[in-house]
Amino acid sequence: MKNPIIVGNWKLNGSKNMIHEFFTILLKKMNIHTNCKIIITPPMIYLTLVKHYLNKSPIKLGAQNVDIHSSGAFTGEVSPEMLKDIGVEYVIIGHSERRIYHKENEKCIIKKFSATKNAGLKPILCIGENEKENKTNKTKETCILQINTIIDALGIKSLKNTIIAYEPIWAIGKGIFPSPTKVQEIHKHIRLYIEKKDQNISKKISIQYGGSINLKNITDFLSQDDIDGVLIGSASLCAKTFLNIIKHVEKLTSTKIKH
Ligand SMILES: O=C[C@H](O)COP(=O)(O)O
Repeated sequence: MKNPIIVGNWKLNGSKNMIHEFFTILLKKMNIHTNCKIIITPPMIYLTLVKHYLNKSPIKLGAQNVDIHSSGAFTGEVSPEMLKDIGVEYVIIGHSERRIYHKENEKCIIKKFSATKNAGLKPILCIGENEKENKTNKTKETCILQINTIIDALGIKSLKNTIIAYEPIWAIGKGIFPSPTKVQEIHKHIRLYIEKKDQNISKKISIQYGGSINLKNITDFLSQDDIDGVLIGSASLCAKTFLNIIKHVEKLTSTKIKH
């Protein structure tokens, strides 16, 4: 693995003080020539403030959500063009918390994915099964169905430069997670599925894992051939923990070169 992707998704957390402290600690101690691709997705209201701290760092900015329109009478929304305008590069789409709490369905996810790509932003497309689907062995089927929604509507080429984030819903924020070998099996299945459809596109996507990642379990996940990175929620909120995770991954990739 050459450039593991580490995404810190802050969800609905943060404040001006927290951001100041977080980047004071992180930027003082992190390697600015890191081999990791690090992305932070703060709440919408703090994107500009975070961007200000990121200016002289290798960390990229991502948004947790986006609207499907470019402009107009859509009170409370933020367009992909606006995100691009302030320096955002990535957008999380289809996170289970938006699917569940905001009733985002596949139709909405297709539109958000398309709007994101059209604005020149890179999607982080979340997929993953719920507890019932996990217990009834429907994980692979569910993931492929979710990916196929995009492929059927927008074509396989639309997946170019997409980060697919496999997040089993039952593992998010719970401190429980599937075994890294199980996740490897799912990732490989997804990769082969895309490869069968278009070999070139499969080389241009990354597949990361998300769900209760912490300093203790990250090595086991990133040691798997088809896990290209991680999407971290709660463990990304503390600068020291996040910094340790980055250092840990850097060490891991310099000692154990794969692929
Ligand atoms: O976006 C992040 C994922 O939902 C994982 O969250 P978590 O690390 O708190 O389980």
